[in-house]
Amino acid sequence: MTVANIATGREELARVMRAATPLIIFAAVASAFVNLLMLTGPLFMLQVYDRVLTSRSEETLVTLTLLVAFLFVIMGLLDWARAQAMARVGARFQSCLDGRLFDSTLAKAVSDADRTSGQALSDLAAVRQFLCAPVLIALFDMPFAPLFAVMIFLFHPLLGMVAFAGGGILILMTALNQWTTRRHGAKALRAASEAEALAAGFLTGAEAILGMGMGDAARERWQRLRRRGLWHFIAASDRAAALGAATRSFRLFLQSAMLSAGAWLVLHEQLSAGAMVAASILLGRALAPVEQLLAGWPLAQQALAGWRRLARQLAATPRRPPRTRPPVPRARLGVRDLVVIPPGERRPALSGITLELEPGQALGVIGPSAAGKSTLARAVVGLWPASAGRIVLDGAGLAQYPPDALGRHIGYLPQSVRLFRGTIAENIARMALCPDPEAVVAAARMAGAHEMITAFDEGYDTLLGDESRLSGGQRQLVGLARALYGAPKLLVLDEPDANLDSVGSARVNAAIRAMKERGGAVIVIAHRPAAIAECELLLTLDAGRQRAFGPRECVLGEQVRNSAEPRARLTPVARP
Ligand SMILES: Nc1ncnc2c1ncn2[C@@H]1O[C@H](COP(=O)(O)OP(=O)(O)OP(=O)(O)O)[C@@H](O)[C@H]1O
Repeated sequence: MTVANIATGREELARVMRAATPLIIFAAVASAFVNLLMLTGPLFMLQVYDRVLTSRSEETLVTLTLLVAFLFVIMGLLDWARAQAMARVGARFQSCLDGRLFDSTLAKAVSDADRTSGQALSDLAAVRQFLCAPVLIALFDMPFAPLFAVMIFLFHPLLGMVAFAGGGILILMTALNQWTTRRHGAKALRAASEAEALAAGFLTGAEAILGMGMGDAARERWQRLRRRGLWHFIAASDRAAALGAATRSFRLFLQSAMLSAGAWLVLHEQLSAGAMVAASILLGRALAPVEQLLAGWPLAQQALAGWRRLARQLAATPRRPPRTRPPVPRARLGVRDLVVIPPGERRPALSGITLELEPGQALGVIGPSAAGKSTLARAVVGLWPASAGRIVLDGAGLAQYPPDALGRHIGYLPQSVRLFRGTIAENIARMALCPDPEAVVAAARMAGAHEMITAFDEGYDTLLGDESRLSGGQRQLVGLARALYGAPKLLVLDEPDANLDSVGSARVNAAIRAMKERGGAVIVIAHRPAAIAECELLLTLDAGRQRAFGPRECVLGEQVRNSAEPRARLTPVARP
């Protein structure tokens, strides 16, 4: 991805942050007042030591105490208000990006070779957490640290020099801490997320792992990553702890040093006792944000890395501009000179594909493994874009349809069916919030799944929290019903009978017949001859290229002739 592209992601994030500008300004202004009110303590100290104790005026003491109590209440309220404002900045940031990132993550999951897009949702949480964290508030307080140092300077230049020199050393130590822990911190995070991804994969395939005695190997691989992560974590945390301890000790020493310098000046009658104590308190206030920054630095680092990854992901999945929806299409599919390159690959998995499908027709796609059959299915349903050539549905290119609208016109049964947490009815209704019960039952009947579903105690309301409740064949039928839900115009079935017996296969064929009768078009990817029984058209693929396309009998006849004459060239059959 180019820098310019990433910049569009950064700009999108910045735009979301800009929407929270009034809240951030409020927090900054509140911080200014909080920091000014922080002077209350030192000034009170100054007054008590230098005025009350010398004048012995109880009246002044009471007045000062009441005033101080009032100012501290105001300070507390402002401190609370700025924390509330920043919590809302974080919450708003997350809620503005939640939906966009969910869409982007889904889009990336089918188009991304490394499949790490799930990271984006935790990155969003990390940035939100940082926006509400004390470390960010410390950043607001930071600009006031020099102001406090200048005030100390006004008490006496020697104290000012102690404050500036000490503060400078502390900032250097903080930077050193950041620098020495960054590399290990990043490696620990990377190992942790790799281990998480590996474990997620293993959990999905738990049956294969336990069934084939792969448990030890799987655990060892996962533990290796975890150990690597722990090693880097310990290395980073040892360094951070050493520098953190040194910084804390130095900060405490600095306050004592300030008192010593102050006491020396008092002994030489160059400073009052009140100023001595006030300077020490002011120093504490000036250094507090530095220490808070130090403590919250890992969170800041995580948020910064998350921000970069979010920008990259948003840039890689730009928002599609709103489109004028083409009308509901007829089931006319045209594919011309199609070339498809799978995500992350350089070589096409499919090239030179040209076919046409009319309403009421079914096309069978056959060919050996890795011929590109599933790739064609993914391209036709709009999951993988055409690298060259065109796919048109009723004359309009697929890109003209907003993705959800296109999805409603297409029913897709992928090679491996995944059902989601919810009832069977919700799954058939494609997880719609308000499923249409009649359409659910109609789709289930068409898929031949109705009797199977009603045989469950809870029928359509059977919860599929755990997919293992359904057999492979049952899952396939529910998947087929989901594909048929909402009367799509085009049905794409990728090996629909892979897990079905002959009765199940007959049900699939009946569904294909019904689709054709109502004027829909069907593409069936098949390995078994029974699956193409309802297909009048046949496309044969081999090593990503179209070998033949035409009426089924012609293509099959041609295949038989070619296998009888192995040297003969395969010639495309004329289009019907
Ligand atoms: N997600 C992917 N990323 C990269 N390459 C892929 C991906 N999916 C498939 N391919 C490649 O595309 C080519 C065609 O694969 P495809 O799944 O379309 O074959 P197929 O004909 O459906 O095979 P099968 O009958 O075994 O399911 C293969 O070389 C495969 O390696």
